[in-house]
Amino acid sequence: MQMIKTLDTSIETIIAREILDSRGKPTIEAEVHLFNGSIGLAQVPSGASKGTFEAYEMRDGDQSRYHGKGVLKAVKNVEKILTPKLLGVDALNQATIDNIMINLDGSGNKSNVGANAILAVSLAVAKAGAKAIGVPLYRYFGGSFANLLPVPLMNVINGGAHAANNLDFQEFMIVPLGATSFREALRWGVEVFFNLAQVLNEKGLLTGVGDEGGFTPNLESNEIALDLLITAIERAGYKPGKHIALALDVAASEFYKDGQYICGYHTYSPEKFIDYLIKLANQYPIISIEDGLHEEDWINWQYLTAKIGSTMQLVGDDLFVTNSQRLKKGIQKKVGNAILIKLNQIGSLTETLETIDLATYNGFRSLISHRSGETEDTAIADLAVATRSGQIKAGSLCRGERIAKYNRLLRIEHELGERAIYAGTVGMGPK
Ligand SMILES: O=C(O)[C@@H](CO)OP(=O)(O)O
Ligand SMILES: [Mg+2]
Repeated sequence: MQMIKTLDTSIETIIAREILDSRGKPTIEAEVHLFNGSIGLAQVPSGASKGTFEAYEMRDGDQSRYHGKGVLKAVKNVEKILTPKLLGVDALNQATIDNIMINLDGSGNKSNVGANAILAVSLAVAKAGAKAIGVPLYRYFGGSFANLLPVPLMNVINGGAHAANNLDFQEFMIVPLGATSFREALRWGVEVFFNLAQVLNEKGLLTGVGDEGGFTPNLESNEIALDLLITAIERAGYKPGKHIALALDVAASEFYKDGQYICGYHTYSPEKFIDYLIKLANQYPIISIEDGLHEEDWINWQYLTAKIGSTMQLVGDDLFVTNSQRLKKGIQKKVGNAILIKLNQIGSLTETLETIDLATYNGFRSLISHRSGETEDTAIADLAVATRSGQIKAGSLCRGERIAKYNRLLRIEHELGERAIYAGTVGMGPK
């Protein structure tokens, strides 16, 4: 009798609760308990510069708690709507479970139950499943051969919606493509980060950090930010472009108004803004540009892709929102060549993996990403290795919730030993 119980991987209980994210805002976590004793715990992050077409994040709206940002409704939806239909279902049937939840919601964008509620359960189910079989999460998702460690795109200067009163571009990232291992890539990143702090100090610039742990100096232009990065890379003893390249998340939807891009002291037409991006790409060793244009500016995305898509990575974040329908449209229109992957933009593990597959089949790269409001959950590190995406965006080199992802990758690399391959060494980072 006892024997049967220990082999039983079906769901015995689900517990949900309100916790805090890295910005001190409420978010949801779920625990899934299986009959065999395995427990999966998952926490859901939250964005600041959200795409309009993201799945719905359920918030309470009750102004007497957390200015209306509480997630007790989402918690209640887990308890009252999802749990009754999931008890007794085998946790190893991830796709079945995700489908049950998607159908229970029935809205198309998860607005009835909440993408945050559904994702918390979806991820917790996977973690419980992995524990039940006794394999790490990256092997549970990716099989025994998952061994590709991603190139990190490290956001060391924060602007846009992640830092008040400085640059309009949201993320200035360093990309240690030339390293030979993830461990080495991380060390290079840290060394550049320390040097950047020193350079900022010398110039009397602020070294406080933004939501993703990057510095938030008050700078007059994007070029100054990029120059600072080049100086920091060189001072750390590396060659810009060869050892460490640069990447941008422009997050252009945030400063688009009436068909114009209003950035810094300039108002650009889409054509002029594309020229500006190309100028930056020619002037600096930039290998990846995310959301260079507004999320609905499909025509200009087409021009941008036609002009520089063959030489650099053009990532759709707000544009594709991890949604296979929007990605299909992009593939068909020849818009972009890579997709940012955020689990909570779509709200379930199964749909996320389907979108990554769709990207891969169509020659698009996938860049697995954190959110600006994060938790100590490290599942994205495992997801990056499991899906062989070759790239991860997990923030800067300070703030515990960002470092947790990097430390998880260090552990995975260590565990894989000689089998670990760093994506930068096999041309699998940003192109
Ligand atoms: O735009 C982005 O790529 C993300 C993560 O860096 O930010 P947010 O979570 O605020 O949407
Ligand atoms: Mg983005």
